[in-house]
Amino acid sequence: MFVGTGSDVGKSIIVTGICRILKQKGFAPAPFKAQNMSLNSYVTKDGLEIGRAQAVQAEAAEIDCTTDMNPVLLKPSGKNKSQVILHGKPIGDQTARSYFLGNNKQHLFSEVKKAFDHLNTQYSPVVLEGAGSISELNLKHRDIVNLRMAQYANASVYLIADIDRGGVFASVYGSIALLDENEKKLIKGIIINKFRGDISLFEEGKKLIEELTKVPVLGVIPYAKDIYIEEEDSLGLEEKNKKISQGKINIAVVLLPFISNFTDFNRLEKDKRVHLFYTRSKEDLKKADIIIIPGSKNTIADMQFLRSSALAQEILLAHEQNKKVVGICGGFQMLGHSISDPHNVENDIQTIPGLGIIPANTVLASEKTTKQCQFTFKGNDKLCSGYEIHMGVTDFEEQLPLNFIDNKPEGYINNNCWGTYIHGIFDNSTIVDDLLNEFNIDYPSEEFDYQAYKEENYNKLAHHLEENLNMQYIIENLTY
Ligand SMILES: NC(=O)CC[C@H](N)C(=O)O
Repeated sequence: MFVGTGSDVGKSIIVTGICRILKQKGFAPAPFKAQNMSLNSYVTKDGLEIGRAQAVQAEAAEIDCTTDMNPVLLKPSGKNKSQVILHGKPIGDQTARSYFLGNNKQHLFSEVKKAFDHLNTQYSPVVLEGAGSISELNLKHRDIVNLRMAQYANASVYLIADIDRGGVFASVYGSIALLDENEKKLIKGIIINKFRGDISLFEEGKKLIEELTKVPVLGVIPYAKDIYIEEEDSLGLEEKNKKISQGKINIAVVLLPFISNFTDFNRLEKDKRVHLFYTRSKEDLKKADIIIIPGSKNTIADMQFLRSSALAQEILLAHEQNKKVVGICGGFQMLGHSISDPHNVENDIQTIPGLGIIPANTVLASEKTTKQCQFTFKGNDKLCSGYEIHMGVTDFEEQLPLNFIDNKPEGYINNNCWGTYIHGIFDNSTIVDDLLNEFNIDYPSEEFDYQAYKEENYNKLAHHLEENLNMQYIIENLTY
């Protein structure tokens, strides 16, 4: 199990790389994180929802993802409130207080253990990931994702620290010192991550950590800016472009407070023709060539935000000027006439007008739609793929379909404005080329194969870790 001295120390990327290394060495690894908190989710082949990080790790392990890999997913949907997904299905909303302090953790832990046991019969080894810091003393006795899980799985535990943040000695030493004796025994190694500069300069630091903790340091991993692995959660958003640029096609993604599935735009962001940025600036929205309203975990609250920030006005103006305006999932719902939430699944507000660009009305239902799909786009024969995750059901006063899924119309298009429920739509070159083709930008003619690009980066990551980590030790300490 790979755990951290805190969040964002690089756990999920290291697990991704370890999955790829183990696969290359002939093992049959599978990732597992008991509980994830993220608004970037994915849908399994059997139509169930899990965190995207585990889907990415499964891809690195070259297997299909299943809900066993992430049995509990928390999706923040309001102030101190999350939708709780168990085994891929929502079981209701909970406040942070009742989730973390209530009594349901017992039940969730037994469900988590079931998922792990099932995964463990199919794959070997299961590579577990912890969450946040392992030393949250006030939450420890209700823990279902860190050392209690490691104890149950009898896992060898590796503690990851982020040296880029500073305080690495105190955080490693402190994290271990605060564990009880049984927990301490599980810690088999320390990994110092995100090192910038000459590693040999840290030789002494490494020895000091080993003396202090009596635990071996298995590697000091250099910061790798040139390896692309999808970000785990909205922390990743902080590192994204926020400003308009020149010389490329400027795509503005509206930075909604409850933005979900921003991974939808990773492929577009990598396109050499494009400068994609996340913004709340009216001026930059005005200058952008294309505006995208992304998915949202709380469509009504985010629609209110568009109005109060006057971004709604800017989007309407852009539309009147025939600029491309695209809505994905929650963003698609906002393009319509109205959004209603009669069962209060997301909000206390019953109904709110949308931007009114598309003649559609959305009602948030109590059943969630989660499915992978194959579709054709704008009458093009080529079969594309994506996935749907939404509570909303949208009815059209008159539908001008954008896509067809198994001969059924989906989404809406009218000239330069279109909307769809399909996430991952821009991972398909057909759609990207269509979006960009009217802009005059020089571009090398070879096609950008996103899948091949991701594969190349999993291998790069595996190589990078193998060069800097004592993998032999990790393999010798496998406990399955
Ligand atoms: N992923 C999304 O954008 C979901 C949109 C909206 N919150 C719904 O559930 O219908």
